[in-house]
Amino acid sequence: MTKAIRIDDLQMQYNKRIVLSVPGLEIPEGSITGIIGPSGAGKSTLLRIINRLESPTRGKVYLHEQDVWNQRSENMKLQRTMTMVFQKPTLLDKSVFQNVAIGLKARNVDKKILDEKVLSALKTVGLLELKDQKAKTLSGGEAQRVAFARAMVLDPEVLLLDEPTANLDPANVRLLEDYIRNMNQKKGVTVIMVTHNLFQAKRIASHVAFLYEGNLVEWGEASRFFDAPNKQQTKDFLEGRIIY
Ligand SMILES: Nc1ncnc2c1ncn2[C@@H]1O[C@H](COP(=O)(O)OP(=O)(O)OP(=O)(O)O)[C@@H](O)[C@H]1O
Repeated sequence: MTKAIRIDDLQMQYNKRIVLSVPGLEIPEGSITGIIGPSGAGKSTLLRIINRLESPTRGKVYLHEQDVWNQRSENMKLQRTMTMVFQKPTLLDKSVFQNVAIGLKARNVDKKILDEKVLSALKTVGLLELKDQKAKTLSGGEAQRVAFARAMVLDPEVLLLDEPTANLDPANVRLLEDYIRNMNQKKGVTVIMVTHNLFQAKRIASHVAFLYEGNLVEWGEASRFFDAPNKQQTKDFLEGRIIY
């Protein structure tokens, strides 16, 4: 197994309270890894730390065996290969097209290539016809598809998703799950997805990590995890004895 991400002895404290403790975790390259656990378990904190939005109190995160906090230039380039989509998409008060183009513009991508990539991504998420519409006027499902297209055009190696389908209707949930699967299978993108939804994790995750009260209880291949969990806490969670 080649690993995309390796976490070593990670700890996060807020106001001296330990909210996350992950002694070790490996995210296999090309996997869809679901981060699951009840509310407040530390799932979003873990994702934010992986994406360098917050620095941990202790420990390290390695992307392709390079410390993500190392500021060397080749390392910074590597970090650009990670992209995150949040539960509530933050769209600018601009057109759908311009919202999708943002990351490419920041990278000074040639206009012709930019146009091609943005239009192709909008086609994939079924929003080509809305390309000139103001993003603020979109429905929740459409807005999340724009956020997804914005991540797609950057051709990330690692895609970080924080509850990307929460609050969406079943049809949009299906669409987004299809995009996630496609990016994973056709482009080999490693996906790390925080989800509350066990059914969703069962549907699309190849690997699962279970967090409970800030502790990484168990992780591994999804089929083994769901069929034969090792830990009593995992069994309790899967059987609904731990309240969300
Ligand atoms: N900036 C912060 N300052 C203080 N405490 C924080 C901060 N961010 C998160 N926490 C606390 O850390 C714990 C973990 O939060 P986190 O958002 O990672 O949980 P989660 O598993 O993603 O929860 P949910 O599923 O409800 O989103 C919570 O108790 C939360 O209150």
